[in-house]
Order: sequence, then C-alpha cells, then structure tokens
Amino acid sequence: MEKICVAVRVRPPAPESSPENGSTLWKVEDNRISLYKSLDTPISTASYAFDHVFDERSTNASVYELLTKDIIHAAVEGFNGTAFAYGQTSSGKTFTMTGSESDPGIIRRSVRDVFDRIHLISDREFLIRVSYMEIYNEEINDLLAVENQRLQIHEHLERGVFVAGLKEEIVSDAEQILKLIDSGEVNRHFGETNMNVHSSRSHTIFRMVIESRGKENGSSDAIRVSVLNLVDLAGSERIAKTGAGGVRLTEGKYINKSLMILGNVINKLSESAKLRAHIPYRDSKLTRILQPALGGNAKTCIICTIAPEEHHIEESKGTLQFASRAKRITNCAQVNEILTDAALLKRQKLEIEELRMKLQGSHAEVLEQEILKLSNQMLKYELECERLKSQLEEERMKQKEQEKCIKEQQLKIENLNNFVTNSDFKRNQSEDFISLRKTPDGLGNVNDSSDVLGTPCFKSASHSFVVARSNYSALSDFSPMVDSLGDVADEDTWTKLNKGFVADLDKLQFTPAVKSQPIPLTMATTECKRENHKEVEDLKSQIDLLTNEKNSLQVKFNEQVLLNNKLMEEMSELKQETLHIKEIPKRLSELVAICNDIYKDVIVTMKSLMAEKDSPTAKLLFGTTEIATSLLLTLESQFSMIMDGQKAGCVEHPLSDQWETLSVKLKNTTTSLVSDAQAKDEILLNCHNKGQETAALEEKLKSELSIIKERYNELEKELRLDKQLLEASRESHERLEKEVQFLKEERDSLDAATQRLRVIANDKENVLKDLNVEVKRRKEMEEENKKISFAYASRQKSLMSFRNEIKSKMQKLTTQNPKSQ
Ligand SMILES: Nc1ncnc2c1ncn2[C@@H]1O[C@H](COP(=O)(O)OP(=O)(O)OP(=O)(O)O)[C@@H](O)[C@H]1O
Repeated sequence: MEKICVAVRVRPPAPESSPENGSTLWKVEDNRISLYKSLDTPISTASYAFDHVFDERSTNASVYELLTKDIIHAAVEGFNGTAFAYGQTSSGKTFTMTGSESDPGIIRRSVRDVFDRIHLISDREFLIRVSYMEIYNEEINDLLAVENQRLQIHEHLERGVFVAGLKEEIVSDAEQILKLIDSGEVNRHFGETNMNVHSSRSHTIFRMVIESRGKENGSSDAIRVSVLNLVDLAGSERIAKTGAGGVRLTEGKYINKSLMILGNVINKLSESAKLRAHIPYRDSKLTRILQPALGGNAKTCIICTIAPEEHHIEESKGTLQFASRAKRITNCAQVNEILTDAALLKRQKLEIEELRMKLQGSHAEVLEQEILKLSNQMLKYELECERLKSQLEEERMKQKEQEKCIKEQQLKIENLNNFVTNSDFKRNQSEDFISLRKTPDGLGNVNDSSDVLGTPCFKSASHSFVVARSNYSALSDFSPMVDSLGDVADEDTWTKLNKGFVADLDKLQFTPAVKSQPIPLTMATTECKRENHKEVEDLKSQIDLLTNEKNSLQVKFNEQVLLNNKLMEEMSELKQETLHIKEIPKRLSELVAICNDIYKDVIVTMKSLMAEKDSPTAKLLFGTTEIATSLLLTLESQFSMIMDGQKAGCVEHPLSDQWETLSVKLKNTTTSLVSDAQAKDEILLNCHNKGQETAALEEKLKSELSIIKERYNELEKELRLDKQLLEASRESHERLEKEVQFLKEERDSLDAATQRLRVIANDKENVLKDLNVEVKRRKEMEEENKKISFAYASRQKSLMSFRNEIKSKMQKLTTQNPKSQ
C-alpha cells in the first residue's frame, strides 16, 4: 500500500495582471505553501504541506524529474501508472502536461523516457501501444481516429475497465508517438474564455500500454502489461468569471460536474476504510476510466496547479483542499503479469520478425510501415475477437438462464398435469367401474370398444395424462387378449401379481371378449399399480412431512399461547398496581380535606376568642387564613387533576409560592400574637384589678396559641411529606404507564403472530384433509385394480377351460366321424 503522490504548482502571474497593493500572496517554502498577507504576515489557516510544491520559477523538467519520473520507470517495470493535472482554468495544467517547445511537458518527457528506459533494459523485449482520447461533454472521442466518436466503456474480467473501439497504435519509437500526439491535439476541443484564450474544454487521457517479456529462452513466459495514463483535466471554472454562454456554458457545466464527481470520489477515498461505503466511480466517465488510479492497482501522482493572482484565491484554496484530501488516498500497485503462451506480444513479434526476414534489404522503410499496419490490424481483430467473445459469453449465460427457467416451468406444468389428470383418471375409472356394476346387462356388446370390465384402457384417460405419461401411449386401444395358450399366465403368476388376492371364480361373471390383440399380459396392470403405489407412497411421505410440520407449528403455537397467558397475567398484576398507585392521590386529597376542616375549626375558635375583630392581629390572622385556605384548595385541585389523569406539574409554582407566603405570614402572625400576648401580660400585671375571668381568658388564649403553633408545625410537616409522596407517585405512575404501553404493544404483536399461526395451521389442515381424501381415493383405486386384474385372470382361465372343452369335443367328433376329415 502506498499513498498517492501529490504536488502543487504555482504558475507565474499573468503578464497583464497588475501587482495589487496590500494584496495577499502565496509563498512556497520547501514542500509547504502558505497564504501571506502583505508585510509578511502568514494566515495560519491557509498553510498546506505536500510531497512537492513547485513555485512559479519551476520548470516542467523539474516537475517531471521529482514527481513523474519514478512512475514512468515503474510503468516500464510492469506497474500501472497515472499522472494527472488538476486545477482551476488557466492555472497551468496543459502547460504542465503538454508544455512548450522549449520546455516540453510531462507527456512528451514521459514518452521519451519510456523509450530511453526500454533501451537500457536489454534482457526484455517490449511492445508499446498508444491511444489518445478525450472526454468532451461526457462523451468519449478518439483523438487518433476522428471517426471513433461516443465510445462506450466496458468492463472485462481480465482487461478490467476499457474503452471499446478505441484506436490503439503499436509504436516503435518516441518520435512516432509524438507525431501521433500532435495529430491528436488537432482533434482536441479547445475554446476561448475570459480566463484562457486556449482553454481545454475536455479532459484528455493519453495512454500507453507497455507489454514486455524476457528475451532469454529459459526465462518464464510471463508477460508484463502495464497501463500508463497521462491526464490533462479541463479546469474547474466559475461561469461568471469565464463569461461563458452558449456552447461554452454547456461545456463548463459538464466540466464542473465531472470534476465534482472526481472530488466526491477523492473525498470518499480519503475517508477511513471503515467510513467509506460506496465509491461513486460509475457516476462519471472520467472517474470510471481513472478507477485503477484512484485507490486501485496503480502508482499515481497528482499535480494541482494554482493561479497566484489575488482574485483566484478562493479557487486556489479549493484546489489545495482537494490536494490535501487526495494525499490521504492509498493505492496498492503491483506488477501485472500474464502467464500465457498465447500472449499477443509473442505472436506479433514473431510475425513481425518473419516479415522482416522476408523483406530484408528491399524498401525497408515502406515495408516496415506495412508491417506496422498489419500489426495494428491484427490487434484490432484481436480486440474485436475479445469483445465478441465476451458478448457471446453474456449471450450464453442469458440463454442458459432462460433454458433453466423454461425447464422449471415445464416441470411445474408437468407436475400439475400429473396431479390433475391422475385425479381425473382415477375418478373416471372408478365411475366407469361403478356404472358397469350397476348396468343390468353388464355383459355389454362384443363390438363395444369401451372395454367394460377389462383391463383399464389408458386411452380413455384425458389427453393430458397420456401426454404426461408417454410410456403408456404405446398401449393398444383394447384389453389384452391371448391368441395362443402359451401366452397365458398360469394361476400362480396371477396370484403373485395380485399379491395373494384370491377370488371365488364361480362368482365371477363371464366377461365378453373384445377385439383380440396380443400384448404382454402384465404390462398395463402392473405398471399402473406400480405407478399408483409410488404415488401413494409419495403422498404418504408428503402427509408425514406436513403432519410433522403441523405438529411443530402446533408446539410453537402452544408456546406462544403460554407466553401470551403469562404476559396477560403480568399485565393484570401491573394494572392492579397502577390502580393502587392511582389511589394515592385520592388518599392524599382526602388527607388535605381533613386538614382543611381542622384548620377551619381552629380558625373559627381563634375568631371566637378574638376580642377585637379589627385589631392588626385579627386582620393578619384573617389574611393568613385566606392564603392557607387557598393553598389547601390548590392542593386538593392538584390531587383531583392527578386523579383525572392530567399532569399536576403545571400549577406547581403557584402552590409553592403560596406555601412560602403562608409560611412567612403565619410566622409574622405568630410573632405579633406572641408580642400582643406579652403586652397583654404587662397590662395584666399593671392592672391587678382585672378580674379572674380575664386572666383565665388570657390563659386560654395562650394555650390556644400554642395549639395553633403546634398544629401549624404539624401541617407544615404533613404538607412536605405529601409533596414528596406526590412526586414519587407521579414518577412511578409514569413508569407504569410506559410499561403498560409496552406490554400492550407486545400483546398486539403476539396476537398478530398467533393469528398468522392459526391461518397457517388451518391451511395445513386443509391440505392434509385434501391429501387424506386423495390417499383414500388411491387406495380405492388400488382395490378396484386388484379386482379388475383378478376378474381378468379368471376370465382368461374360463376361456382356457372353454377352449379345452371345445378342443376335446372336436377331438371326440373327429374320432367319432373320421370320414368327415
Ligand atoms: N508554469 C508556467 N510557466 C509559464 N507559463 C505558464 C505556466 N503555467 C501556465 N502558463 C501559461 O498560462 C496560461 C494558461 O495555462 P494553461 O492553458 O496551461 O491553463 P490550464 O489550466 O490548462 O487552463 P484550462 O483549464 O482552461 O485549459 C497559458 O498561456 C500558459 O502558457
């Protein structure tokens, strides 16, 4: 596993762009590129590191040397390789891939390097094929053969993804390839936009297929085949900036879409293997063709180009983010070897050598061209052959599928026919037999071909049956009759055939003979019996199976019923508990009501004791009384709401507020009452002349006050307890409600399952019933068959005796009247 090599290249500023004051700019330090504001202040969030970063002074030579060279050399060794340029429009992709006269780009340098490398490897022989294609508006066009337009992508088990019908030229040197590239460039789609006067409007893929094998005889026949893709992508563009309209706009849309899909693929691949579910290679032709290069079997490098101008900063940032994600992709490149004698290389090299030998000396160059041409043709045929083979294979698979399907259908129809016609046949037979028995002149007509009381005539069965059982169709239309005594089975044989069934011969009627025709005696009856017997056995086993199934279903059903009952019990227990819990608020409400009554009594007593109704103490007391009463009422209403199934929490705050106010007011009242009492005490001390009655009253008041205090404290405690209890009961009520809901759902699903099981059990029972009826009918049929066979046997026997009788009579006559002879 190795990571994709990612580099960034900054192109020099366009000559027409003016240096912008206070502008931001990109700075390259080693393999890091950062965005700086003026006065050398880096923007911390915009700093990126890559395998290589090339500044504006870099040359294509240095880019090739550092980034691509290794991949090209590896391709010669048998590894797949891909190099592609990505970036916004006018950022220098084509300049990097194609280059100029003085500084050729990666493609030209790669081509030359491949051949230089090949020449250095003396122990292997090479065959190189090249193709050049573009993806324009999501259509693949051949740049080496203009007539090859809108080519399709195919997938082959051995070849992988390939473009069908793409011209592949076999080449022998670099110059030949460069000429082909030049001719291809002419066909490429370029266009003028606001951003670039010579803007690539398509993605181009220049492809070299490098095949090689060892020269030595002793070396293995392994052939290495590697594919090298050199890709110049069209640039992403903002429609507003490029000023595109009409054709350019359409092109721009396609370009942006396919680049977006490439971005998606890169995004997915950059996620950890656990996260990525599906890589959308198939969403665009570009990603499909580049699939091996992206996370597959290839060594890949990406050069991301950016424009240095300030107004391109956003696009440049986008490109750098794309590059950062691409850096996380890992590929798994390995040498591609084909171990086969029938390798294309071997054959073609041999043929080329042969031709060379033949044409030595004369018109060498012209003939060489001819050889190349022939080789190309051969390759074409080979490719065509492969395509046809794969097509044929597909067709074959389809045909097989269809045949299988038809066979299955036929089998089904046959089974159905058998089932239906067997039933018909048996019904007919038994009906025939019964009607014959019922006929008073059961002897029938000698010429009647209906074969009454004879061996069952299979031709009388329905046509479908005859078709289904073709072996019976060879039988004659008539009951078997002997024409010579030698063909007649003896009694033992008949007995054996009828499985020991012995009939009283005297009771059997004489069966009129029908047309005589000799056939093997045992054929129809035994075949029929065997068939019936087999079918009965089959049905029995089917019944057994179904019975077993039914039993297991019954067991399951019983289990489910038990479970259901258990759940019902649990539910009723829970319901009881819920009822119990629901009663708590009621009890609390009752308690509050009692408290209320007591409180009212106390207040009444206090009022009666109060000498001055308008005193501040009295006013305070009345005010507190009101609050306390309303508090108690609120409490009561809370409980009644809970009892009615509503949420009580909504009035919680008023309650506690009131409680607080009541506490404060009661405290104040108590203190004022205490101070009042103290004042009264003082007055009492000062006025000795006050009567005993007043003293007693005061005493009473004091004791009443202390009672009120105690009562107040008690009430406070009780209320606190009640509050806690209420909270707990509300929680448990909610929990129980949830549990009840869950149980209800479970019960419903169980009910549904039980219902389904019942339906299945009913169906099975019906099938079983039908089968039982069928078995019964078959048994009856067997019995009837036996009877018929036996009747036939006895008929034969009586015929024999009749014949013997006639013979002996004739002999007698002959002896009595020899002259008549
Ligand atoms: N490194 C460089 N040195 C010198 N000139 C460059 C460099 N990179 C790009 N240029 C020039 O910038 C212009 C635009 O470059 P180029 O056509 O390669 O961009 P592009 O990314 O291929 O654009 P598009 O996507 O529109 O095809 C060209 O005139 C090219 O010569």
